[in-house]
Amino acid sequence: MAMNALAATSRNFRRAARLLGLDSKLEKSLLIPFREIKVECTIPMDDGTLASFVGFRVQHDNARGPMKGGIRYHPEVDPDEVNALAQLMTWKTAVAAVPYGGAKGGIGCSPGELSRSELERLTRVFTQKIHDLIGTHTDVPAPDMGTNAQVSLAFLLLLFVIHCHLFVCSAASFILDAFYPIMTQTMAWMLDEYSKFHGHSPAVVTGKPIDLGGSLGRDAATGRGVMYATEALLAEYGKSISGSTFVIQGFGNVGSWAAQLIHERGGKIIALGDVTGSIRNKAGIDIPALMKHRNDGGALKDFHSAEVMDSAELLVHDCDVLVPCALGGVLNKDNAPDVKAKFIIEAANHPTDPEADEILAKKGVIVLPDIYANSGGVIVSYFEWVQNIQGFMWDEEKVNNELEKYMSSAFQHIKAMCKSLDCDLRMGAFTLGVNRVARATLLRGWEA
Ligand SMILES: NC(=O)C1=CN([C@@H]2O[C@H](COP(=O)(O)OP(=O)(O)OC[C@H]3O[C@@H](n4cnc5c(N)ncnc54)[C@H](OP(=O)(O)O)[C@@H]3O)[C@@H](O)[C@H]2O)C=CC1
Ligand SMILES: O=C(O)CCC(=O)C(=O)O
Repeated sequence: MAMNALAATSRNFRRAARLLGLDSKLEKSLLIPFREIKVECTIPMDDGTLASFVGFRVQHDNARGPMKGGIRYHPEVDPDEVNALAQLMTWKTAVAAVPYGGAKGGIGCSPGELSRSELERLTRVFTQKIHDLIGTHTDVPAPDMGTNAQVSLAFLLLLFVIHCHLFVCSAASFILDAFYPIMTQTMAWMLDEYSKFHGHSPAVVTGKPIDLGGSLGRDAATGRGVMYATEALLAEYGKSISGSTFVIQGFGNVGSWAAQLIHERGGKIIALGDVTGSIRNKAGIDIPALMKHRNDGGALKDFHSAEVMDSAELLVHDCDVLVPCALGGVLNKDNAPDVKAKFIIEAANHPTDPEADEILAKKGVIVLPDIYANSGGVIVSYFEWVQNIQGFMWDEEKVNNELEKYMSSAFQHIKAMCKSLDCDLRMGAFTLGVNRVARATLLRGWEA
């Protein structure tokens, strides 16, 4: 069973604070969130009934800049989970050296069971309830689980039909380009609703469709960052992506981009799973073919050139590198003893409990922590925010090159912390992030 997310995150923070010798009053102050918002969102459903959902935004810390973090739509969203995720964002933005603090939001709902218009109403009501507490220079939301490319199967099929229809009419194909950004719709609705109160404000959310000021490369950024992080870690051990086997849990925004980029670099992805099921192929799954299958509306488990496997086996499947890209707490004291991977790249947020960490360390498994491994998303969100403020758009090559520089620099700084404090990569990353936030807090005049 997984530990409570907030207890797990706070335990890692406290260990880092002790390693740094942080003043105990500052330690306590850094742990307590700046502001916790809980709102009731009641919307009319398509069948005429009313439904109520609970929305959260936890603003954890703003010592280093505006608070930053995604909005999650998932049935398991609860206050402790959002609190933990907000705290992780504070350390993550500091590790990445982007000038932000940390926040996270979420609504307890099942986005796959809501229609497009119900999702729109929910997003707009949530934005109405929090609009005066977010802003370009205070708190900048972004996508997370359930708020990226969440479109219904019917909508995907509609896009496919339009695609086939427009294919014969090339003059109209630009209309299709205008349709695809609908897949980053949640942030577009948030931007539109916020702008009704405050005027057009593109930098109030990131992860937007390109037509509304989104950045080229943001959609792939978290997965691309995962790939850069994996390359950097494997190189430390004289290995490379091309000679390694991978297992990936989650095939949404992060998992599918990580899979495509790892596959492009010659990595062999031998098993993959999402909420509907898991598949494996010893010879390596053909990721471009799987992407086509999925984009045509196919479920993972129906992919023709792989065999279906038990999802409970996915995380303990034999491989070189395990990449969890879905929920938190999936690696815990129950399954950690059976993990066979040599490396774990935490593309998801807090996939590994501290109890599992201890077990994995004893087994010699190297864990690359979330606050570094998945920071590519917030790094490119920062680039998007900068472009919006400058009113100037970067090309994709510049975005990707800058992302690689930020990821590489953060890795070097984490390694330096590990060396000077004689600690593992998680504590290297935590001490780096916590120290930067503590320094900023003290410089601003914090007194006990
Ligand atoms: N999006 C971003 O930029 C960032 C995301 N992250 C983190 O990465 C993780 C994934 O986020 P993201 O890709 O954006 O989310 P998405 O909603 O795009 O995808 C989530 C994926 O996880 C799968 N999933 C959900 N529950 C389970 C389960 N119980 N077992 C197996 N698979 C499951 C989903 O399956 P299905 O599609 O079938 O529902 C889907 O494939 C989260 O932890 C998030 O916080 C971190 C940094 C940035
Ligand atoms: O892009 C962002 O601002 C935040 C992404 C996020 O929520 C995360 O890194 O967990």
